[in-house]
Amino acid sequence: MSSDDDASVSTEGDDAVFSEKSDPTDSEEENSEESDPPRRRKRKLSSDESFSSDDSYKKKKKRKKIQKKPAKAKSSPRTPRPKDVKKVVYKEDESESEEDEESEADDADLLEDEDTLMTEVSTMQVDDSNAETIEKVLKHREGIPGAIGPPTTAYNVEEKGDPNKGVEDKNQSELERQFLIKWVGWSHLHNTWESLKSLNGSNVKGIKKLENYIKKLDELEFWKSRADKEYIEHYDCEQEMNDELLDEYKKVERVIAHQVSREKNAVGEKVMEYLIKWACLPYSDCTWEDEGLIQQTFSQKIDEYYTRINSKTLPNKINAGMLSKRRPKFTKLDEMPDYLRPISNPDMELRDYQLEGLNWLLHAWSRENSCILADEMGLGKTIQTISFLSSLFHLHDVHGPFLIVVPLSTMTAWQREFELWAPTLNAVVYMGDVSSREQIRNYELLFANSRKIKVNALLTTYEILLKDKAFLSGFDWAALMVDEAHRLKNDESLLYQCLRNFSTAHRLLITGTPLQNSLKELWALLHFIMPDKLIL
Ligand SMILES: Nc1ncnc2c1ncn2[C@@H]1O[C@H](COP(=O)(O)OP(=O)(O)OP(=O)(O)O)[C@@H](O)[C@H]1O
Repeated sequence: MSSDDDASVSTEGDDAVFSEKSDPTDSEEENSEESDPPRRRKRKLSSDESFSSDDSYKKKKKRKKIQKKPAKAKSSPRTPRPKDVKKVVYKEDESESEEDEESEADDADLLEDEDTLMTEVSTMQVDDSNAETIEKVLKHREGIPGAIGPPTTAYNVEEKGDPNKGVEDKNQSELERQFLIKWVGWSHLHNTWESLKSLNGSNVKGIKKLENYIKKLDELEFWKSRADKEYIEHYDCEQEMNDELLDEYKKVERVIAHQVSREKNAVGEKVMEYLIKWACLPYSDCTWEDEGLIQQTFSQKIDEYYTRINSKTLPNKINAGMLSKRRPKFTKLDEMPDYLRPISNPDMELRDYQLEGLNWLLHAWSRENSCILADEMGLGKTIQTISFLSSLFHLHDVHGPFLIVVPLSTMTAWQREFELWAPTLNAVVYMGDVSSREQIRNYELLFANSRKIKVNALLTTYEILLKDKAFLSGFDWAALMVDEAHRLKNDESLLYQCLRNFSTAHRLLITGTPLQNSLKELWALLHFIMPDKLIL
């Protein structure tokens, strides 16, 4: 075992608890999944009006008054909207300041650099009036006049049909230009198509964004009239990719909290609402959505959420190996165990050498030896590592918490392989800007009003690890995995210095190149996994 002696190990009860006292979330204990609404509430539908597909546009142009579930509509006061909504990008900003704030001036510069037609808004103030605000103009089309407003949200189109249906059969002269609008405080699910006339004639804020979009559109059309065909094709290709991404933004990745809605349904019953993490968007873009809306297409995600919160396989100290308990004897796996068989693709098998690798990892663990997995590139070190963690979970009741530190570039692959090979483990990716990480800590990582950890595996990057080392070093990790671990070859590096003091019961370094230049580098890796046995 390579647990460092000087690491702070909490001995409070048997549960895996967070023991760092300077945690920035210390003041956030009021956040509760079941009772306390979170501070950041994004757009929420009011239920004081219902949508009827045969209403005239004039009547229904106030999108906010459209009910997702018309049958359940009932009067209730409008939910207050956020004062300050920040748009962030799901990537790490190397130069992120502690507050991670960007000035509007910076955003304006960024806008100039945008080579797509999307108009980006990073920070915007929303006043208390009921006017909706344009956050972004996403794209445009030539549509059937009147095919705008609430009937054009994704869920209304799905439920009641597309008002723009049959547009292909119309002449150009019969059509009007329409713009797809992302509204401040509302998820992409509530995007609507709007026309210039409808927006200008209504009480909508942020019209300047539309003007900018139109200006850029004119420039684009001028450019297209002169550019080479291949450049135009390249541009169109990019637009297609943007469209695909927009579709992803409307997909639920995870439900992360629930609460009883302040609104009631048509028969006066209380209904639930869920906090949604949207696919390909950061946690800071999570929004509360009505149960009915999410049930429509993503009921499985709600089921998965309840399975997670009712899970009996949560990390605790006894089985995490933090207490001095002898590890079980190694028993060789002769074939791939069923718990590893991917449900979505049951024909997938661990390759022979991967099964051998898994046995080797389990053997080392049972002997309390941390180790280095040094297969060559592409041989499936990720899958072997995940199989190892899943085996600890299923065979030895070690439910984590496992900390997996990986390069940003491989994060998506790790996430994918976890879903495929270890779906029972609750694995959460801890990255993004300050606000996203705060959301993850509040909703995904820790139980409300407690310091107990509720994920089995936490994936993060080197950069985030360094930023949040005070927080992350406060846990007793059942195992620490470092991918591309040759980054630890220099024992004076920040990463090395940061991780060496983490409290871990087991360490696994993953690298295709454990020996790059000198033996000293290998020695540094060995010292990292066995600091007591191999002295630097
Ligand atoms: N048993 C398997 N069945 C199906 N696909 C596999 C299997 N093992 C590996 N792969 C695939 O092979 C590819 C490489 O695997 P992986 O990324 O785990 O390798 P690696 O050793 O971690 O690579 P690198 O050193 O580049 O990080 C991945 O796309 C993975 O899905």
